[in-house]
Amino acid sequence: QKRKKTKVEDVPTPQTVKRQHNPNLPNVIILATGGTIAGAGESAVGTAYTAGQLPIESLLAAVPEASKVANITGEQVAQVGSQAMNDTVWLKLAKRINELAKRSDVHGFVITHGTDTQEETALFLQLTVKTDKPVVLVGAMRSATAISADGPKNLYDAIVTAASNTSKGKGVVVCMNDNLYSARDVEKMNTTNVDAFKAPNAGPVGFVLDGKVAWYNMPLRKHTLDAEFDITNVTELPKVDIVYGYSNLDPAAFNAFVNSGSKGIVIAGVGNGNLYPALEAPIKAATAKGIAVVRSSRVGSGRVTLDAETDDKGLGTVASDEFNPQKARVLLQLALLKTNNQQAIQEMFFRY
Ligand SMILES: NC(=O)CC[C@H](N)C(=O)O
Repeated sequence: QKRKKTKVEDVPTPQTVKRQHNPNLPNVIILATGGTIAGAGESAVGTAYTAGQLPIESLLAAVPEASKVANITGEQVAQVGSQAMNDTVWLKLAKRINELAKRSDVHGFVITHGTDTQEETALFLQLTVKTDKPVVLVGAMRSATAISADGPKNLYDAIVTAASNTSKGKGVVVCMNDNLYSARDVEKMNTTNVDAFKAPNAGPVGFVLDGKVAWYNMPLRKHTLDAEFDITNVTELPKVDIVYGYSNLDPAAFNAFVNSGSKGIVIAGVGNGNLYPALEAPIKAATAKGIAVVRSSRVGSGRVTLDAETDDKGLGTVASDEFNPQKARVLLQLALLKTNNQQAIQEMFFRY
């Protein structure tokens, strides 16, 4: 089997998969989107494979133990490598969770997802799902056809987490390699290793061992039911782009985004979100026109602080706090549904 290109456009109509029902077990819904967890390759020992090939039923077939933990219903929401994830699928996922969460017989959700952009989808759901029911994202670093595939164990752990009574009110979490991470803090930090996910500023919030979940740490920032974003009637998200910082930076990329109609721009700045001087005048001009500019950092951990080395007041910029550039982009897209006011957006970056 040769590697095929994943397509964004086709988000298929949900196919429902039902398994036998045990009235003594909680009902968990799996919403599948693709990724390595559903990946298949020619070789069991290589890293070449196509993400998002296997349907949800094949994933579940590899974890028969899951049927002792929960009644599982599956829906295929998308079938893509998560490099092809987009706003349409995010909105579709969040709306579907909000709809299903109203049902009293639904206990929790598992979202199977590629790992490349798992952190962005997790944060989007953390800020837009209106439920205290568990929402657990899960992926894999080795394809389903690889030796020591990690998907089945990760999926089992995610189902255990979504089925547990202790998981209520914890916000959206990512379950990878025995650990649970808050959607706010989790980042993919290794391109190929099974131990790819970390929350560099906060650490994991819990772990799953021997089919049991243990929680020991929670972010105090607002999420899910306490978040102010309502996507019920939203059909598209504001265009927000990212500009990478480096020495000798050419502001052409920033200016191109301004000219292409971006409503917001996140700078993956150097160090504490600092800017190459050639960016300052274009940023000032952009914020004066009402384009929101957020300073994040390319560093990968730590905070970007307000008015430290960079004059946020003078430039009209917002400091991203702990959000890395790709996550700052998600929050800014949601913030721009409500306001483009610098102060109001800054407060959101400190609230979530
Ligand atoms: N480990 C993975 O899931 C990577 C596969 C693919 N690029 C994706 O993100 O879906």
